[in-house]
Parts: sequence; structure tokens; C-alpha cells
Amino acid sequence: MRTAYSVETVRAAERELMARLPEGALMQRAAAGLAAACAGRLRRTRGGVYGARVVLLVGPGDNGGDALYAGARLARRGAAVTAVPMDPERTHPGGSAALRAAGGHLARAVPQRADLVLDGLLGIGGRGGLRPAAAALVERIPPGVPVVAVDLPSGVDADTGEVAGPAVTADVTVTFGAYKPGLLIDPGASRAGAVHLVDIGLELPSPQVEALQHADVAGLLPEPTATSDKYRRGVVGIVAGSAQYPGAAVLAVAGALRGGAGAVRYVGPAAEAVLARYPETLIGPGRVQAWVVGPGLGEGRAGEVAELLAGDAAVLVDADGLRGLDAAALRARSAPTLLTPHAGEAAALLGVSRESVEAGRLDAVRMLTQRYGAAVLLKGSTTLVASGGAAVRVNPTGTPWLATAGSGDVLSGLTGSLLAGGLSGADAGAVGAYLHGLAARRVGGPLLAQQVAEALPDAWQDTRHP
Ligand SMILES: NC(=O)C1=CN([C@@H]2O[C@H](COP(=O)(O)OP(=O)(O)OC[C@H]3O[C@@H](n4cnc5c(N)ncnc54)[C@H](OP(=O)(O)O)[C@@H]3O)[C@@H](O)[C@H]2O)[C@@H](O)CC1
Ligand SMILES: [K+]
Repeated sequence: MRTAYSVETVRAAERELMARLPEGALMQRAAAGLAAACAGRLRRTRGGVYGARVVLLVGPGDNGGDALYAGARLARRGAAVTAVPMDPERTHPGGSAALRAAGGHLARAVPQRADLVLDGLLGIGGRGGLRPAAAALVERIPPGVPVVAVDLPSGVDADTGEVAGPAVTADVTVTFGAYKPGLLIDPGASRAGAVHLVDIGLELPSPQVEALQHADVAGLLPEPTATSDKYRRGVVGIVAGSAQYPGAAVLAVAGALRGGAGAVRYVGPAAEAVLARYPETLIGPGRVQAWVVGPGLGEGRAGEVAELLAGDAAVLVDADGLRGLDAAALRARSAPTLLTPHAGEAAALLGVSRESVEAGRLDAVRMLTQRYGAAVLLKGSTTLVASGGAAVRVNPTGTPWLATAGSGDVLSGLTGSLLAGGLSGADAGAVGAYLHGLAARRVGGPLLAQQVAEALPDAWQDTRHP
């Protein structure tokens, strides 16, 4: 499990540790880890540190201090290091002195010839969009030169991943003590590049955000045993498709058949299309452990959604099923409920604009789970899963190719199948998104939703081999 902590949590752990250590010790740990990561990068790109031209963008706080001390370490190994302060009057004094003593120097303009740029403008102390002095330096980063962000890319909100205005786009982010949520959630995540964690000895309580990894998923997947028959493995019911959208039913069934349930039942007007493709499907009403309702339903079917929500099986509500949901009816349920909106559907459920959901995905998913009293999977460039007050799960396996017609239908079928297998709403959502992303990565390039469904069994097996 990869875990991420809010700024408040990191600051508290930092205070507690600092009280037990000599002054400056934590910054030295951070700088040592940062310099080692930069040296590793320079070794790979140009064979070594000696003679490398390294530019430091230095902000007024400790983030700048980290960059300066790391720069001093690189200068002692023969790099030509130039630091460009954002505000020459407010630059970490100890760090500047260390850099000068190691042979580095300070400049006012960003040199355009460089082998590596360190972004030490702002770390966890950054607030709101970059001020003009910081934005001007970011604009002057020479194109094509690798950028290492110190703790997090400047301009990215550490707690939420929000980006207001200009921000650094890094190749590598060297982060200290703990991952920050903004490094795992878009738009911040796509600014961070490869994230490298330096352990500085912080002791941390439970996380605010977490990301499953192969072993976690393998541990949650329902596996049949010698004694399980198809009914014990769970039956998932799919209420999807319409005369206008029969394909959604076929794709939801395609996902459901690969989610480990013992049987898939289909209820709706697209039975012929479903059977033609998947003769193993049961047709018509009957007992299930979990329902998936919504993909391709079209208009005027809210009654079917309400009826399933009034029952005692687990329910996953997706797409058209999400229209006009009754929060009170959802809150009254005792069986697991999972909502799987994309940003537009989430915006409608919250009564806000789509843009505000896209910009603040973490807040949006937390508000949805609170308002509707259900687990919520918010689809998008980084899919998030929230349930009650538990840590929000970020899916690490997505690919931009998944933004394709029908891919959400496969996801809802797959995830419903996991619900039928006995997973909680949050676990089914996180595991479903993980396998779906992994399957899409296996397919690669421009993909069809159908191919994602077909790659699911291999993705399932992949999680057993970390
Ligand atoms: N936590 C740990 O365990 C450890 C943390 N360490 C390091 O400390 C870093 C945190 O340092 P920090 O607290 O000094 O804050 P930092 O990020 O340098 O920025 C604050 C400065 O930026 C300014 N400023 C704010 N917003 C701005 C904006 N939008 N645009 C422009 N300016 C803006 C703000 O100005 P002010 O608001 O005061 O006018 C203030 O001067 C952390 O990320 C990590 O690198 C490690 O050394 C050791 C272990
Ligand atoms: K930074």
C-alpha cells in the first residue's frame, strides 16, 4: 500500500521528530536524499556529476533550503551549481552559505544551458497559485532540460493536487518523509513525474489517501475454493442497456463475466444482443448478491433504480442510473452501495460545475460519500474511491487510453461482480479500477472497451506477481 499524508499530518510528525534531533538534522537528511537522487539521474543522463551544470530555483522557505544544501553537495562533487533565488532578500541563509562555501554561486537570471534544474521554489508551505516572482522563474526553465522537483512540483497543492495557474512539470519528484496526496491525484500527479520517497524518519499515524498495489489487490480478490459452487461465488445482476444503447449491456456483462462472480444475470431489453455474445448469461429476474444498474439505460427508468435500492442486495449505480438519485433512500440502505460517476455526473449529483469537480477531485469525492452515505468511485484521469471517513483510495493504474466509449460499462460490470463476490463497496471500487487500468495498460495504444474486458483475466493474474 502506498500511503499519503496531509500537510497538517506531516507538519505534526516533523515537529515531534525535530524536538528529538539537533537543529537542521532533518533538512540535512532531506538534502542528502535529494542530492543522491540528482546524482543518480546525472549518472544516467551524462555519465556522472563532475562537470554537470546544475541550476537551482530557490524559494524563500525551507524548500529552497533543501535545494541549496543539495546543490552544495553536488558542487562538492564537481558540479557547476548556480542558484537563482526568487527573492534575494529572503533566501535560506545557511543554505546559501553552504552553497557558496562549496564553490557554487548565486545569480539573478536563470542560465539557459543546464543539465539539470532543481525546483526548490515551494514545498508544503506553498499556498494558492504561484505569485508573479515564482511564475517568472518557472517560465524561464530551459525547455528539454530534466527537472527534479524538491518535495513537490511548485504550484501543485500538496493536499489536493489542485493546480491554480502556472506550475512546474517535473521529470522526477523527490519527496521527504511521506507522499503527499497532491503527488498521487491529478492534475498534480501528472506534474510530478516519477516520485521518489526519501525516508527522513517521520512517524506517521493513519493516512489521508492511499493507493493499492499488486499485493493489496491480490489479497482482496475473491478466489474460488474446492468447495465453492457458482452460487457461493456470487451472482451479479446487470440492469443496463436500452433499445438505443444495447452495447452498454453487452459491455457491462463482458466486465461482469471477468470479475470472479459465479454467474451473471441480465435483466433488460438487450437480452438478445447479450446472449448472442455471451451465451453463459442468465436472463431475467432472479436472486443476486449484487446489482449493477445504469449503463445505457436511457431516460425514464428511475423506477427500476429505486426498486433495486429498496432491496437488500448490494447495488452499484452508474451512468444514467445516477440521475435524480434520492440521497435519503441511499442513506437508509444497509447493504453495500457504490456510486460510480464521472466528473459530469458527480457535478450533477453535487449541484456544482464539472470544472470545479475536475479541479478539486478529492473534495468532490469526499462530499459525495458524505452526502449520499454510499461508497463513491469518481472516474477520471486519477480515479478516486471514498467511503465514509476512511482514507481516500487513488487508483495508480490508469491510462489516458481508457477515456473511450464503453470503458465505463466494462468497469461497472467488473466492479459489480466483485461486490457480488463479497467485497465492500470501497474495496470493490478500488480493486475494479485497479484491474480495469491494468488490463487497459496490457492492451496499450488506441483500445476498444471490449479488449479491456478480454484482458481482465491476465490483469487478475498479474497482481499475483509483484
Ligand atoms: N516536513 C518535513 O518534515 C521537512 C520539510 N522540509 C522542507 O521544508 C519545506 C517546507 O518549508 P516551509 O515551511 O518553509 O515552506 P516552503 O514550501 O518552502 O514555502 C514557504 C514560502 O513560500 C512562500 N509562498 C507560499 N505560497 C506561495 C506562492 N503561491 N507563491 C510564491 N511564494 C509562496 C511563503 O511566503 P509568505 O507566505 O511567508 O510570504 C514562504 O516564504 C518542505 O516542502 C520540504 O522541502 C525538509 O527540509 C525537512 C523535513
Ligand atoms: K518544489
